[in-house]
Amino acid sequence: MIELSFPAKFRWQMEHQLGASYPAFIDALQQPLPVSIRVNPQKNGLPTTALEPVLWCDTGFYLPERPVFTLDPRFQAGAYYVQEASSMLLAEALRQTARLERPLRVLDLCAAPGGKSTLIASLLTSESLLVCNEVIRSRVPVLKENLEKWGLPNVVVSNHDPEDFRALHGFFDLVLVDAPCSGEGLFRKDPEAVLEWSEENVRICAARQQRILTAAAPLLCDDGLLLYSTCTYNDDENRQNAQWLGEHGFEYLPLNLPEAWGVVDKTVGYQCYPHRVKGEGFFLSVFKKKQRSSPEMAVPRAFRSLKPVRNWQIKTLQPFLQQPDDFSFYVKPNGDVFAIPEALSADLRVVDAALQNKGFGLEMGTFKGDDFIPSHALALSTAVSRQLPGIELTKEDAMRFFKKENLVLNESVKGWLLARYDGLNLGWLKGVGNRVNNYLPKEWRIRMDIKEY
Ligand SMILES: C[S@@+](CC[C@H](N)C(=O)[O-])C[C@H]1O[C@@H](n2cnc3c(N)ncnc32)[C@H](O)[C@@H]1O
Repeated sequence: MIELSFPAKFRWQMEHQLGASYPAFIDALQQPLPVSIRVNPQKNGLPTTALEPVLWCDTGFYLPERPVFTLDPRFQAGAYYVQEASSMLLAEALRQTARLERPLRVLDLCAAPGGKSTLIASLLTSESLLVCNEVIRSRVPVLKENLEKWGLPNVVVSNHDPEDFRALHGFFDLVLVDAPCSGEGLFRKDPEAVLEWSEENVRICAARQQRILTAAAPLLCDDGLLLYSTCTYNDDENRQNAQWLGEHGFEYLPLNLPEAWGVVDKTVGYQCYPHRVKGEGFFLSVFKKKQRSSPEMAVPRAFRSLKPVRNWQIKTLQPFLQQPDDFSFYVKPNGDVFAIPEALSADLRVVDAALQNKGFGLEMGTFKGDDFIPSHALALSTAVSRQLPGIELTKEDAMRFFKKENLVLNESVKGWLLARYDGLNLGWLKGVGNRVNNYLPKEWRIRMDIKEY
């Protein structure tokens, strides 16, 4: 009986919180986990008409069962992200409060592995800037990989403690604190979360969240929005910290959510419970900054360690992009070439000066003598030219591509080719006679045996 495997204090807390609906909550935790995905609107659409929609996110859908996502080339190409449905409530909260049609500066302060970052990225205009930060270094590569798959060039990935953002006080229109928490809402999905739960850990999480919110608050401009979310039901974390924001210069913004969605209004935020919402536990509240104190931000004239590329190199790079005039090209001291969106150049120079550990712009590739080696990120980017030569692979060959095997083609090809599946770019091949070399980065190689499929 799953109920008995929960800590007694947790059971007591939930009984107290839910009253008569506690048995329904426990029963829901014993049901199979719902599987949901969010499709990437900037990439080729998946056939979704037969799928059950997630009502609060127009790109979210439930799947009837859980496939082996790793073995789906469309997943590898960033056509969708596997995300638990309750947390997609963020889409509706942003739609109601954030005036997304304007260019915005957005910070996702606790971003790895990137579920909410990819959701936000797809809702912003192309002139908006999204900074995705993760403090734990070992979690940055997965964040970077997920954002590269998602393919949008207006994203910065950084690796900093929230307090390191001091030089960006007043800079952001919107900050999301999707805080590290006691994870009660993930007990069905992640049994480890049950083992880690203790009253002491709840206290540590609540205090940590307050420290993160304290660092996040000054980063907002006048009237900026602070979104605070967790995947727990715990009032010591959610309620206490939301109330604290209300007492420290923030106005709570209620949302208008249809009764039929089952989301519970907790007066300082909104809670999803698995017996009411088809998804896991998720808490979200939206606040608007009341103080008026935005400092003027000086814009540096140049990027710290990027130099413009040479003119002949620009001519080589431009044909790789669909709209090359929207970008300027720079090279790092290590030789990596980046395309920086013109519309974001000033904001990126500010971020570049303020943060030490970050990467931004679209990674184009490197020059080896006169030859240009395009990067994997460029193949997956929504900005890559649609006129480049490519080859549509069968599913078997697409999986061989992701196993990093060399493919044999019927015809002889020369030069760079985009490997495609279902019209989606998977990565680069280089034709040498009737063999093609596979340029998938080795760290992206699938280790799973494809015969299992
Ligand atoms: C709930 S997870 C974020 C999930 C992510 N937003 C998503 O949707 O995929 C919380 C994140 O906060 C990070 N974190 C842990 N301690 C932190 C701290 N003191 N300050 C900021 N972030 C922290 C964790 O490493 C973790 O990646």
